[in-house]
Amino acid sequence: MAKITLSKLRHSYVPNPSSESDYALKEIDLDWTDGGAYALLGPSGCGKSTLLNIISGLLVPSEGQILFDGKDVTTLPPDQRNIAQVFQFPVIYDTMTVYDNLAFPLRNRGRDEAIVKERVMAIAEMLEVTNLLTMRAAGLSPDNKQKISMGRGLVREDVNVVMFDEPLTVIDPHLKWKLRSKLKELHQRVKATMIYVTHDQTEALTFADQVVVMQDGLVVQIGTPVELFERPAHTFVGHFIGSPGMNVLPCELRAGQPYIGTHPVALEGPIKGDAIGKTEVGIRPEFVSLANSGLPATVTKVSDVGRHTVVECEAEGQRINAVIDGVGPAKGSAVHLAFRQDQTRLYVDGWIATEAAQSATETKTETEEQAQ
Ligand SMILES: Nc1ncnc2c1ncn2[C@@H]1O[C@H](COP(=O)(O)OP(=O)(O)OP(=O)(O)O)[C@@H](O)[C@H]1O
Repeated sequence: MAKITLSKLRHSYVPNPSSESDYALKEIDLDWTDGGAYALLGPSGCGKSTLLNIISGLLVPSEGQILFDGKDVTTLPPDQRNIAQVFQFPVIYDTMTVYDNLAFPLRNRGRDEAIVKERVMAIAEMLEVTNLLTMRAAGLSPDNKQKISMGRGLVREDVNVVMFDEPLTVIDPHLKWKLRSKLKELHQRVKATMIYVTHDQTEALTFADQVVVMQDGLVVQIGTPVELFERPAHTFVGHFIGSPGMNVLPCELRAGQPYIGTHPVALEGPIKGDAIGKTEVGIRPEFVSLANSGLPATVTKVSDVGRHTVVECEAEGQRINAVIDGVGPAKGSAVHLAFRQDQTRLYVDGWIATEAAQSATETKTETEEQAQ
């Protein structure tokens, strides 16, 4: 397995790119640690396949380098990169047995039959398909076919990286969660560097330790699922992750204080920089509550979503969601909305522009230091 480095990577499908918009991949710099579980998450057209093809060697980037364990592989063809790929649709040989399908990548590289058997049995056991080993692949259900396809990707021990490209697309919704958790478990057991490409936030957040969120050819944030939820670096991440997504509320800055209409909003911390541009307050619905005082609002919709209730409100001409426990107020009710201050952030031109709230311990330590 390998550490993967993408250095100043850019790609344009246009022969002589002259502006930012000519690039399908704007500049990307990142390090993927050996043995990590990563997801590339973003909507259709954001550049995921372009990046995947650059990593696998199907595409040579217009600019920048790709390194495996520090070795430049930017122009190496796919067969010299030692990569395993699992695609949207199962890639298996229907006429072969499940055993022979799993054995194929190893036999293809001339591995000893004893080693082939050992690896195939281990992978089959992990995937819970040992009872299918003698069956012809043609007779398998779609989810079992995809499991075998995954097994073929995982069976070799010598690959630099295993890449999954929307692998659950053809799987029935009720079986998806099973395969999702199986993949996570497989990563923990196999400990290979894995990259999972998807536009589905649940798949990305379940699988990956680190998620790379892309929009319009740009990496907008790299973080753990918790970091992406708690502190979106960009309003796009706030929208894209979470259900419902983060409230993004246009605001006006007056003497450094944001106002939603006539209502002042308290932020998590000081504003960074000069805050010139489009200013918005970002707060997740989970941190908006119904209170005795706060932003006056009218309830426009109440949805019971199982464990919680989503209360949709209108205030100062804007739609604001609150997620609350228990039964919500009736539609049309007049309420007040309170924003949890340490979760209320300012965004300028989409990017976060407030410093994080200091945790209680940090504040205490500083106070103690000052006292000494
Ligand atoms: N071969 C190509 N020639 C020209 N433009 C391309 C080519 N492949 C992709 N693009 C463009 O590059 C951008 C990124 O596309 P890409 O397929 O990498 O995105 P994606 O996130 O993988 O989307 P999807 O999930 O729909 O595959 C898009 O604007 C797309 O139209």
